[in-house]
Amino acid sequence: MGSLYDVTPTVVVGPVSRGALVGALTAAALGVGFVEMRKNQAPATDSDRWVQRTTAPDYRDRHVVFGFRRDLVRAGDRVLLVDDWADTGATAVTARQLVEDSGAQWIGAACIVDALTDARLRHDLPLRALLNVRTL
Ligand SMILES: O=P(O)(O)OC[C@H]1O[C@H](OP(=O)(O)OP(=O)(O)O)[C@H](O)[C@@H]1O
Repeated sequence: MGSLYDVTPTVVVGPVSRGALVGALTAAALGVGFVEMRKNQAPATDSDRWVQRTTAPDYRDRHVVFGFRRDLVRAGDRVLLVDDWADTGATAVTARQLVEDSGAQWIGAACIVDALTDARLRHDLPLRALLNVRTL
């Protein structure tokens, strides 16, 4: 997954839950940091230290609130999203917004399976994958 892009990340972000598993393994293989992008994080006393964004409708037509602690991704970081699957791309688009909110450099989204329903996102995100859903 880490070799899908020429740029080496300093941080891998993985959305819970399957993306966090694949992302943590990718970060370990690359020897870089890992940040879990949490879903519907309950309000907490330190909520001001979190960056959060709500997705457009995902493949289940849900609006999911994703976020991570603000200090885990910093200006100067190069961030790669790793996930198992992309469908609407809503999760990846939201990850990009969170990374840019943090002032870090977005590299792109690396997935095991590309099942994007909106082909433009493949270029715009950009998104690269090990497999395309049509080959499964
Ligand atoms: O492109 P999208 O429409 O945003 O969908 C892709 C996301 O959906 C799946 O996660 P899911 O929400 O099923 O969570 P899970 O890993 O906890 O099952 C998958 O792991 C991606 O994170």
